Amino acid sequence: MSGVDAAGITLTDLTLTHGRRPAVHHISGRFAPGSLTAIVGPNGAGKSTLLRAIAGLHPAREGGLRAPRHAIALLPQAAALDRAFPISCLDVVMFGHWSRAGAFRALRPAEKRAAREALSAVGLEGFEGRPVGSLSTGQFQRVLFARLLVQDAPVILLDEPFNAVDSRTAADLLALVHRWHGEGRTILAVLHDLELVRQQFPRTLLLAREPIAWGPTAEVLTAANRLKARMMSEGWDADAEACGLPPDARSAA
Ligand SMILES: Nc1ncnc2c1ncn2[C@@H]1O[C@H](COP(=O)(O)OP(=O)(O)OP(=O)(O)O)[C@@H](O)[C@H]1O
Repeated sequence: MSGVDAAGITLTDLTLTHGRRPAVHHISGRFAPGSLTAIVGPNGAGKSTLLRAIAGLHPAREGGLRAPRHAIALLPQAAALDRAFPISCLDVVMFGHWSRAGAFRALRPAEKRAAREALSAVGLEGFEGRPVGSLSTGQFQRVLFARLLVQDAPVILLDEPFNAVDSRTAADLLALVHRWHGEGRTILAVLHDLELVRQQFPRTLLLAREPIAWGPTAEVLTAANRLKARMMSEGWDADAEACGLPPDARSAA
């Protein structure tokens, strides 16, 4: 892995919108290189939109976002993925090489070997030829973690990585997250299980479209901050526009 030192992410008064509606409003701060941060908040708080923007998949409406785009691997929410496509576990893992190899170069034997080893590392030895459509939710999540292993990226973004998996799978995947953290990678994970966050994640960003708190987990996940996040979320006007939008953006949406 290279580029760990450059693996920080800086947000400067960043606003992200879907059409004219703000998903994330005026957030500033920095994910330091090598940090392990949980992103938590109510449904619709903007967590996935923020991850996608950091990965370069969603444009900034206002403000600044500095991130090493070439060095980022994203695990999307499982619900966002279509598993009906007839593709094997090994092929899904091999996709992890393509960000470096390019889509049109034949993969080398060493890369194929690395993909097999990654499947084995997530406990799926012998699953190489299995179609992903035949896997359980937890097995599929293991395949996606194997793909992250071959991507070998300095920055790893995880969107609800332990959602709908059993406790054994969650523990195995969490061990990988800690291994990556120990290797100095920068890791951001969207999570809903606050107990898990308290126990396993040193830093937390609490988001309710606007940032409520960001820092050491114990200082962020106070009862007062959680109440504030809930009230912000419940009080949010779904039709409100992002402030500062130019008139043409308002009328275009
Ligand atoms: N493709 C889209 N088009 C329009 N609005 C969207 C789109 N995706 C998300 N939104 C809206 O943007 C807001 C933030 O959504 P986002 O998915 O980022 O929140 P989240 O915190 O990840 O939510 P959850 O915890 O439910 O996954 C929500 O109001 C959502 O309805």
